[in-house]
Amino acid sequence: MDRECAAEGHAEAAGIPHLRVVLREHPDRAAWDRALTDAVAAHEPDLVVSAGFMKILGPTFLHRFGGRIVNTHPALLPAFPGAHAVPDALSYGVKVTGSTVHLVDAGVDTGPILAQEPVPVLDDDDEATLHERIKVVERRLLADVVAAVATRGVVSDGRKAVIPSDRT
Ligand SMILES: Nc1nc2c(c(=O)[nH]1)N[C@@H](CN(C=O)c1ccc(C(=O)N[C@@H](CCC(=O)O)C(=O)O)cc1)CN2
Ligand SMILES: NCC(=O)N[C@@H]1O[C@H](COP(=O)([O-])[O-])[C@@H](O)[C@H]1O
Repeated sequence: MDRECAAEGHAEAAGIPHLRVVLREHPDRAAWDRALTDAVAAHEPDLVVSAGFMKILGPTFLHRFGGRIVNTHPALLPAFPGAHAVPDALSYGVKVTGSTVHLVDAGVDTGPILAQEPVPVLDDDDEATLHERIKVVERRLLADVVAAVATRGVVSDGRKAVIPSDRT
C-alpha cells in the first residue's frame, strides 16, 4: 500500500502478506521507487495488480515489472485519467462512465486497455454513489482479467493488448 487503508485489514484477515511503502517516508521519489520495487520483488510476483494504489509508479518499478502490471481505473479511459476520475466525470456531465482495466506504462493511465465496462451516471448521483456503482463493476472486471491473464497470458503490441481467447 501507498498509505493506511482498509486493504491492510482485508489482507491481514486473509493471511496475505502486506506492507506500506509511503512516499513521504523516503528522501525523494526515486528512493521511494527503489524501495517499492525491492519490497515487491521480494515476493517474486508473476503479475502486479494496482487497485486503488494512488501513486504513479516510477521508472525503477516499471523497468522491473513492466508489461506485467495491471491497474483498475474508475472511468472509461482515455476519458478522465488521473487521481480524480469519478468527480471529473460527474463535473463534465457524462451520462455513461465505467471501469477500465489496463496494463501500466510510464504514462498516467495510458497503458494498453485489457477490459472495459460501462456504468450509467444517474441524475441524482454524487461522487460516493457513482463511485460505489463503478466499484461493483470493477471488482468483478479486475478479478476476471487477472484470472484470464494468469491462465492465458497477454499479448501487447504498442497500443493494443489482447488476452488470447480460451479455445478449449
Ligand atoms: N506509471 C504509472 N503508475 C500508475 C498508473 C499508471 O497508469 N502509470 N496508474 C495508477 C492508478 N491511477 C489511476 O488509475 C492513478 C493514481 C494516482 C495518480 C496521481 O496523480 N497520484 C499522485 C498523488 C495523488 C495522491 O497521493 O492522492 C502522484 O503519484 O504524485 C494518478 C493516477 C497507479 N500507478
Ligand atoms: N486513478 C486510480 C483510482 O482512482 N483508483 C480507484 O481507487 C478506488 C479505490 O477504491 P477502494 O478504496 O474501495 O479500494 C477504486 O475505484 C480504483 O479504481
